[in-house]
Amino acid sequence: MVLAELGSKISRALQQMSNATLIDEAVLNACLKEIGNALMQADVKVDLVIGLRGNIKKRVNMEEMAAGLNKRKIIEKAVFDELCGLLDAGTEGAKFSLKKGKPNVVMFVGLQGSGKTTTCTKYAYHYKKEGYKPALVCADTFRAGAFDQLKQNATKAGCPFYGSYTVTDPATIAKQGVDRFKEDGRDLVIVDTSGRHKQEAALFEEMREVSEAVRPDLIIFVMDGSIGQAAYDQAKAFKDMVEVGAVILTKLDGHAKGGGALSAVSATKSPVIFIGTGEHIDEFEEFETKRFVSRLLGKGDWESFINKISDVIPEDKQPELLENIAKGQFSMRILYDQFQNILKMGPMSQVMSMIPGFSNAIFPKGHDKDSQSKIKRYMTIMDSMTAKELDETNIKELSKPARLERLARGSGRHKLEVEGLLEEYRRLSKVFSSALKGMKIPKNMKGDMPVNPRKMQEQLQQMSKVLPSSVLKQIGGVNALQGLMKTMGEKR
Ligand SMILES: Nc1nc2c(ncn2[C@@H]2O[C@H](COP(=O)(O)OP(=O)(O)OP(=O)(O)O)[C@@H](O)[C@H]2O)c(=O)[nH]1
Repeated sequence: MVLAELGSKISRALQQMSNATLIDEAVLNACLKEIGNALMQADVKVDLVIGLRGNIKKRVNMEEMAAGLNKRKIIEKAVFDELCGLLDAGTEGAKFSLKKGKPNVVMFVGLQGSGKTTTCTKYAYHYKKEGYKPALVCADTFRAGAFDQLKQNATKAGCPFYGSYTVTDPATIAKQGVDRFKEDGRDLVIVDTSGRHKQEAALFEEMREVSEAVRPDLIIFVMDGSIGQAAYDQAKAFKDMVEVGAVILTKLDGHAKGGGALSAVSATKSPVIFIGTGEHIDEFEEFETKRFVSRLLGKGDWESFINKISDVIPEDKQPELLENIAKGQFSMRILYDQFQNILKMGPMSQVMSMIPGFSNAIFPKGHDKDSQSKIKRYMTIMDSMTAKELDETNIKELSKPARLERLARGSGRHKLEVEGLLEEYRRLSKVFSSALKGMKIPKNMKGDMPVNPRKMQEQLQQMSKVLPSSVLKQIGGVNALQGLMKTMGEKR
């Protein structure tokens, strides 16, 4: 069962429980049984599922629960927390964080084909964007072509690389590479090691030797997220052999089963720090348990939208931004920032499910690459706009034929495409302004957003009018939209 399906099954079980007139022991048991089945179908290890059910039952003691308490909320919260617990299970100590300006050495380990080399590059690229100076070392002398692959990837990420076609000892190459880049003042040296088809003594011995040679600050275990039940044993074998400090799960794209890998995390007692969601260099997401579970349960839409804004806009500017949108001042620049953020976040159809209002026309399901290129083309057109045009909230001037022509020429795109962008802008401007119209944005976004039920009802009606029906359906209808708006209110 793919992750999205797992999420909707759990949500459905919770919904069915909520629909019951009286929530008693039997209703809770039925709900937990369904959740357990869904987790097992997604390949989560059976004893973890049993543990999770037991913990929820311990927390939700029906007999002792005072009448009048909102049982539904308490159960939902327990399920949410336990799912988070499953992913955080046994994580030891504090998460390692890179130290700017110091030579951080990070070594990658994992089985062949797990996506190690691809992930090294994604990791380098991610930190390069954060201002680090990464470099890549290929210590894989086992697979012919490994160095060429790393070279190609490193070039894509714009990072220097080190490797050899002749030296056969991986520990020697690793040490040479790390020393060289340390001398060069690189502050993030990433060592890619070789994999084997299965866990075998030679692989582990080699890993240990490389580790002793370069003395890494962090060892990251890369695991193919779609491998199912075998994940637990694989993770444990690696953890027993080297000091794994963090995990990256790859191939958690839309179609991956994922449950096995997620439960395997408990075997490593190390936090998942990123997940890979595609082959492309920026199909890589920082992993945050609560956010992941929220999204899994379909609660992420509005929250992620607000979080997305947080990603691109400095914290002190956020209330101002929301206030401007609420006043109908949705500028081209805001749209540009949103596009940029979407591109950072990975496959379009996944992101699409998080953001209210983006149309299917721009993100058709199953055409992620096309959608990405379309957004990039739109951004190229926006790059030809003046600063004034980007900050303008009225696009009358931009829509004039002469200006359309000029933008098309300036960006090397067809006039029809410029028109398409303006059309998308108009529609989104309407959606966002309507969603936030009249909403009081607190000066301090971390504070609670006051929720006025009548105001919310009005906003809800406006929203459901402007949202394309397909988007509304995807969110789960008007009721779900109401829930999401509440969550958004509670969240902030
Ligand atoms: N769909 C998808 N494919 C991925 C992801 N990460 C890696 N891949 C693909 O998985 C395949 C194997 O990736 P590599 O990076 O070569 O794997 P490796 O672990 O370095 O393999 P060895 O060097 O042989 O040990 C490649 O085709 C990658 O493009 C991901 O997150 N999603």
